[in-house]
Amino acid sequence: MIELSALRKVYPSADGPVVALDGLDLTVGRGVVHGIVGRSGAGKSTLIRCLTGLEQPTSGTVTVDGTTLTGLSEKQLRAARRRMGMVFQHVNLLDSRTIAANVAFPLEVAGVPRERRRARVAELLDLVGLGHRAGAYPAQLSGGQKQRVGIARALATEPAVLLCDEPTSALDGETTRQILGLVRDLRDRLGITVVVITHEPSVVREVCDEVTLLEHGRVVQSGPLTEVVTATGSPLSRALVPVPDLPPEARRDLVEVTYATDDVATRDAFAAVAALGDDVEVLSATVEPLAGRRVGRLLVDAPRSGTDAVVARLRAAGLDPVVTGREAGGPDPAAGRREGVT
Ligand SMILES: Nc1ncnc2c1ncn2[C@@H]1O[C@H](COP(=O)(O)OP(=O)(O)OP(=O)(O)O)[C@@H](O)[C@H]1O
Repeated sequence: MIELSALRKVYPSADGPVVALDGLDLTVGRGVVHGIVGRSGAGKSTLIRCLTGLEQPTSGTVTVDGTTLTGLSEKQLRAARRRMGMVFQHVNLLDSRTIAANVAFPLEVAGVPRERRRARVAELLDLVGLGHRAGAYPAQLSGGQKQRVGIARALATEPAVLLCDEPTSALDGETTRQILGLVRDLRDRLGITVVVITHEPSVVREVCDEVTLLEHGRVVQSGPLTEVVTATGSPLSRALVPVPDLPPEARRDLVEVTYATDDVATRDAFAAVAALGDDVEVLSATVEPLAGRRVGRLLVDAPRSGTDAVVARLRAAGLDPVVTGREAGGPDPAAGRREGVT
């Protein structure tokens, strides 16, 4: 559905060229919700602008729904953009229009006749749960309701792809969950492909099937959510299921392991640790829902027998542990929960 190949974008600047995207390859299949995360300056916005054709890449290609955007005329680009809906952090509705008229706006621009427009707007507002507020004005809506209108408007031209740029950053926790629930529901009902740019790990955990971590315009890690999270010690694993806060006395080499509970049962992971005897202590154990599966993480201390014995035992149980801690060059376990990938 979306294919980025050797995508490179270099901006000229007074201090010399800035490489925003550096040979990026990425494929997102139809009906998938794909998250893009990365620190500020990693290239996320540039990626979105190249995806929508607002920015021409320096080299490489962008293909969306079978159309290669590079080298298209302005008119062809406009047509291609109609196949993409955009949802932003701030919705930007026209205050003087009712929400129905706001949703109708892209249909007017596309020249859809009035009767068809009316039917489609009613359908779209029902889809986002706002059928009963068609005559309201933006000022009468909550932030979450405005974002629903934004989503309905983005879906008006029946796009194949929905691009969401920090869609919930301005919303509270409960409203965020509702909006993300709506996005998943739309994907299920419409089969639409969704790309979500976010700096919030909770958004990725809640809505994404797959995730890509960008750094300096390059893909550092990418894959299905449970796969990247169970790659113990990998950057996305740490960002999405953060290492817990530990007391200062635990600041030494520890063994960390992350697993999908349908691959290894938590009781088997615990049994493997227990078999090591009294010396070994579980410092933290969590099991969290993730992408429709459950992911467990254990942090184990072995002050006397050392980490090698623990690693060997866990490997024998089918787990994939890593040694973490300051000496191992991993994250400082005492640094606390690292909420955020930016
Ligand atoms: N128009 C421009 N001219 C020059 N440099 C630019 C331009 N747009 C972006 N850049 C640079 O390209 C790099 C990537 O920027 P980009 O905005 O894509 O990052 P980002 O991941 O979206 O960051 P943020 O999360 O802060 O929005 C940065 O170094 C930025 O300074």
